[in-house]
Amino acid sequence: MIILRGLEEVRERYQNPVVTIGNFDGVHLGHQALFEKTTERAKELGGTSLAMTFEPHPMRVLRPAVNLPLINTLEQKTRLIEKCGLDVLISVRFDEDFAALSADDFVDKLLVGRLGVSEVVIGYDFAFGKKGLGDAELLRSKEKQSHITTHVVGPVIMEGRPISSTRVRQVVRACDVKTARKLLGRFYRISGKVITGHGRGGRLLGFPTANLKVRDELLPGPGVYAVLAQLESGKRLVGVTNVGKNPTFGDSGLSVETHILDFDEDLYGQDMKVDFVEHLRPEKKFSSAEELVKGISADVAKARKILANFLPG
Ligand SMILES: Cc1cc2nc3c(=O)[nH]c(=O)nc-3n(C[C@H](O)[C@H](O)[C@H](O)COP(=O)(O)O)c2cc1C
Ligand SMILES: Nc1ncnc2c1ncn2[C@@H]1O[C@H](COP(=O)(O)OP(=O)(O)O)[C@@H](O)[C@H]1O
Repeated sequence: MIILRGLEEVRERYQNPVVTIGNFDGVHLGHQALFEKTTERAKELGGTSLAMTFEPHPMRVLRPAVNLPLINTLEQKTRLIEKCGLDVLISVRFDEDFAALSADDFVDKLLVGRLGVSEVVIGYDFAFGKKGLGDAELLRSKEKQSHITTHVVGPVIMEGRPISSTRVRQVVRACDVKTARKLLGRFYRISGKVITGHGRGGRLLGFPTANLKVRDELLPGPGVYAVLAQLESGKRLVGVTNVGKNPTFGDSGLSVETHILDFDEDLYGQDMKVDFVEHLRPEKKFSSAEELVKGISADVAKARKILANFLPG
């Protein structure tokens, strides 16, 4: 996949471009349906499939106070879109100037003028252009003049309701990683470098935990989870992850820490990926370290059963 950071990097005229436009945070099954339609149409036209997304997320620019936690970093989103088979990804820099572009200009100057788009694929509720006034109806009304055929996809329904990034955020925050998996078509994943924690896990408790460096990404709600961990080497292992503030030791900052089952290696500095399989229980303030050890032992036993099907080998 060719990755272009900004419209300035578009230097060639693509063959019959079929473009899908969206924020695509999460690359959930609804987004995947758009990518499928886009690659399918590009194939039929012998053209190029393009995804156009915005960076930073428009909500971060237009409503910074909301401080929307994102499901994916641009890096993760890029890799996920690549897996969907797109030829080109353009991440358009979203700033006040871009936000001021009218919906008509978005079509005339950008889609027609800059990209020479043949067909466009958008989600049923997608809005673009100044104040979000551009939509499927506007694209259709301009078809004769723009010579762009419009395809509207979705909604993709899961358990009676449309799949959306907002719904993914809600279920992840509510610890419901099982539903998140259904909406995403894959496990909910957090990745980051392994950093040092408080030095209690191995020495005091007998359960060393690899603590992940996290930034402002969306984290599953506080609690204990059965997980699959993937190391830098690509090796996959089963584990238990605690997302929380370790109240047993007097609340510290929020941490995401994983004890890997049947494993004893130094992981500091490695990039680790954690896939959330199932929520086991809320985080609690135990009366002593011994009680916490009993709690963690029970978590490990439960996780072992749940993850038996995923054990390598
Ligand atoms: C499976 C698992 C469950 C945990 N559950 C709790 C809990 O309910 N309450 C709590 O205070 N800490 C819990 N912890 C976190 C421990 O307090 C933490 O691992 C320990 O303080 C070590 O922290 P460190 O890695 O920063 O040294 C849990 C850890 C794991 C691995
Ligand atoms: N089974 C395991 N699961 C997770 N980390 C392990 C395991 N075995 C060894 N380690 C190593 O031990 C470190 C965690 O030890 P711990 O005593 O919890 O200290 P810290 O407070 O620095 O996290 C991990 O970062 C990793 O390098």
